[in-house]
Amino acid sequence: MEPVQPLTPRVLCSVLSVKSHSCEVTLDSGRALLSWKEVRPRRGRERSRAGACLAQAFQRVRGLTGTLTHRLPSAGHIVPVSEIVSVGEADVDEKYYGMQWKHMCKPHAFTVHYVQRMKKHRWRCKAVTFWCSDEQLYCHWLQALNDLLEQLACRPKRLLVYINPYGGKKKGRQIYEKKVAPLFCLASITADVIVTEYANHARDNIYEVNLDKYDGIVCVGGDGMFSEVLHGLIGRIQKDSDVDHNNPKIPLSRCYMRIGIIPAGSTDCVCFATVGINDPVTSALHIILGDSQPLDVSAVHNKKTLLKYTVSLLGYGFYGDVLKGSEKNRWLGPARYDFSGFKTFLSHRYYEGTVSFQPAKWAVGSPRDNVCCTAGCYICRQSSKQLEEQQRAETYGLQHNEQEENWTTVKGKFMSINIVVMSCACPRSPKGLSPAAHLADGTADLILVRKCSRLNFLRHLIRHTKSNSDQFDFPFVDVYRIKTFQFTPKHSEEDDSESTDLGNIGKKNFAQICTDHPTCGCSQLNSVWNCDGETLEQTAIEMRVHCQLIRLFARGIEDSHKEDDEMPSRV
Ligand SMILES: CCCCCCCCCCCCC/C=C/[C@@H](O)[C@H](COP(=O)(O)O)NC(C)=O
Ligand SMILES: Nc1ncnc2c1ncn2[C@@H]1O[C@H](COP(=O)(O)OP(=O)(O)O)[C@@H](O)[C@H]1O
Ligand SMILES: [Ca+2]
Repeated sequence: MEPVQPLTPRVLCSVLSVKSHSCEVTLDSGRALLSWKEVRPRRGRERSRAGACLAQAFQRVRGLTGTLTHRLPSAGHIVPVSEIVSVGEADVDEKYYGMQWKHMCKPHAFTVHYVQRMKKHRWRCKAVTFWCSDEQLYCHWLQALNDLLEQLACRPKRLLVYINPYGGKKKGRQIYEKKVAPLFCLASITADVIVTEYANHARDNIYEVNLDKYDGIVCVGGDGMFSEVLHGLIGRIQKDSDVDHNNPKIPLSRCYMRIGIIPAGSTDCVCFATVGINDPVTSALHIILGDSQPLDVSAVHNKKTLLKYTVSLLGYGFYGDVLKGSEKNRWLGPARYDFSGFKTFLSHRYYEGTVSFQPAKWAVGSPRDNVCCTAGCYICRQSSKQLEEQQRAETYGLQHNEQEENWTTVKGKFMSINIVVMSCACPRSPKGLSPAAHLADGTADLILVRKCSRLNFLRHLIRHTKSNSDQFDFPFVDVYRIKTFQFTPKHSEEDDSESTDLGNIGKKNFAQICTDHPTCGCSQLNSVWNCDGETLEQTAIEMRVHCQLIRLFARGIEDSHKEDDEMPSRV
């Protein structure tokens, strides 16, 4: 089969075979697009129409932002080179030859593995094998494709992988070995794998490893496991750059080493909210392609001591009690949250305290504007830019320092106090606790749910599970976009220690419990903070958002128009 001369130096075009079909295969290095389309012997008029439709498709693809696998009319394919996982020599067995090869020597074949989008943000690794009789042409194609892949500097080559064998359904190891490792191998990624042996093993190990050897860190587990790696990496970077992270006001050094999350936990909301699904293969493909998604991180302090970082939920009251009640039932796996959630809902506790916060005045969006964070988010870009301008102005004293001003204070009785740095979308709550929260805008959303009836609280909760209802549309719910936050419980820790033993409670407190909690008579005056799935010891805390402190191997939630229906390829 004679090679078709390249149209221009940057476009390689040949007729190759895919299974028993002849295809016109084009590699446009300029646009970094690989396309192939079945060609059949045509009369003059039809051939020109086929050429025209290919050119038209290029126009459409070139005009589109972002990358996608675009189907040409009559089952052609266009794959951006940035979404090719690997290209390699292939064995083509007899069944593909068809009659035409019987009398000829063995053909030369190469296989292209590429990302195919399915429904609901699921990605799959698809393979297509091209073959031809001409060895020189085969080598030319293999070289041209690999040269383009080599130029993709964002792709990781060496990864450090931590597996939590204990989280979720305790399937972390199998998930990695069966679903992820084969894809890393296909993409020629080497991985140093550490299966953790105890809690915080990964966090402590990150302080010791030589990070320069790696292009990224991967955690196989849930939000708690991600939180461990997050603490290890941020702590290591601050230590290496001599930043005292115990000072709540100090700006932290950004971490440019990306973290990949292979979801194997119970909630997996960080993965779900940054990729759109908690599916190990989809996350592995985002890591292989070298995606990069900046992520805000909040630091939580108590009296000049760093307690924790959080990227998803910092929750007091309902979610704090749910987490506390679930810890002892870890043997139930993810179901422990449903069981504990039900019990917590029945207890119907509220907690008293004082909430203070500084609104994020520079923020472009608001928690109720229904503008969800998507890949390449405009609000994240604008808000973080305006935040940097404000910080620069404050640094040079051009603008009075707002640290001390415009605090808003709310005293009251709360069912729950939730601060979410991102939407917290997850399988249980597809739009998340705050659907319009952004991954990298430098703000967090504060959701205050004041004391209300069980029925109303249930209505508020149930709306989280529906994608078309507004969980903030209640008179007892307020939501704010903030940059800093403080909480002081009405009953300080000292009262708390007394409250554990009913006998010590003074007449006044007992009377108060009795009137305030007629049904449960509980002795609990304070809840606990749920910080990304780990409980905090202290209840009096302060929190500050650090804009885009870390990066993930993700790209945010892509618009759904890019999804291919799961259609069998016709070529
Ligand atoms: C009666 C109807 C109740 C509907 C409730 C709908 C809300 C669903 C809960 C959303 C929680 C999102 C915030 C996620 C926090 C995670 O970091 C944390 C820990 O996640 P992990 O278990 O480590 O993956 N999970 C929980 C439940 O606290
Ligand atoms: N080998 C281990 N043994 C016990 N606990 C561990 C181990 N590795 C990690 N952990 C801890 O398990 C907790 C839960 O991990 P995670 O992956 O979030 O599971 P889940 O989503 O079920 O909570 C985390 O706090 C993490 O620190
Ligand atoms: Ca944010």
